[in-house]
Amino acid sequence: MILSIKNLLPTYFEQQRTTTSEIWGKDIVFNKGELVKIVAPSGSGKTSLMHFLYGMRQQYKGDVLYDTQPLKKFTPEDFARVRTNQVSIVFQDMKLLPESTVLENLEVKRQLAPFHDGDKVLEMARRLGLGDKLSSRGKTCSYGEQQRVAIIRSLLQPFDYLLLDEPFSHLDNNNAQKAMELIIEEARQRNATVILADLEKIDFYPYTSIYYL
Ligand SMILES: Nc1ncnc2c1ncn2[C@@H]1O[C@H](COP(=O)(O)OP(=O)(O)OP(=O)(O)O)[C@@H](O)[C@H]1O
Repeated sequence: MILSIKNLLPTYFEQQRTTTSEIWGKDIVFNKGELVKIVAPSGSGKTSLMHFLYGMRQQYKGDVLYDTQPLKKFTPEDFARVRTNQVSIVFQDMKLLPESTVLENLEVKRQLAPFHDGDKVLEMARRLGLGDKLSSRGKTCSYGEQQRVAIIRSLLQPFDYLLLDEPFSHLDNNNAQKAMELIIEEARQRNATVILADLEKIDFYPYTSIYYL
């Protein structure tokens, strides 16, 4: 699957934004295997963009296309299919199941479309320092722990595109770098494209293309 945008602009932004932005109002194809960096100052529409690309909101002019199909024509079943197999996301607000344990949060995702076996979940959790948190409830985890769980969860399914909305905002550099290494490894295994939007340029992201939102 190939993700592209055509003349995309939130309905709540002035047309004038298209003159300063490298994303809004432009036609862009995000090619297979690219590591895309989107530098997005607060208020530039980073979360809007990620929600549009994932098909969660459609308050925009122009189009988001998966292959040649505009998301505006997708049915709920189409979205369920692509989100299980083709597009994965780490939300800015993580969206863990608060009453479920860390392991349950991860297993629920993994079992929908197993890309890895259960042992890999444990290995990833240990690698990101969550080995002793597996039986803690989502709501009792710190924001940094929740963010690491959300990152691992996003890597347990097949995907062609991985959307990351400020994925390291609650992590120290050491944890962020470990998470980044895991993300890149998993993306390479799938020959997938990573689209990472953040407030600033992260030094340790080996991006292949960069856009200023
Ligand atoms: N549904 C909406 N209707 C009207 N305005 C909106 C809507 N959604 C977002 N906005 C506005 O658009 C702007 C961008 O919002 P968005 O959440 O995409 O920003 P962001 O770049 O992710 O910001 P931050 O980095 O601070 O989270 C904000 O000024 C916000 O108030």
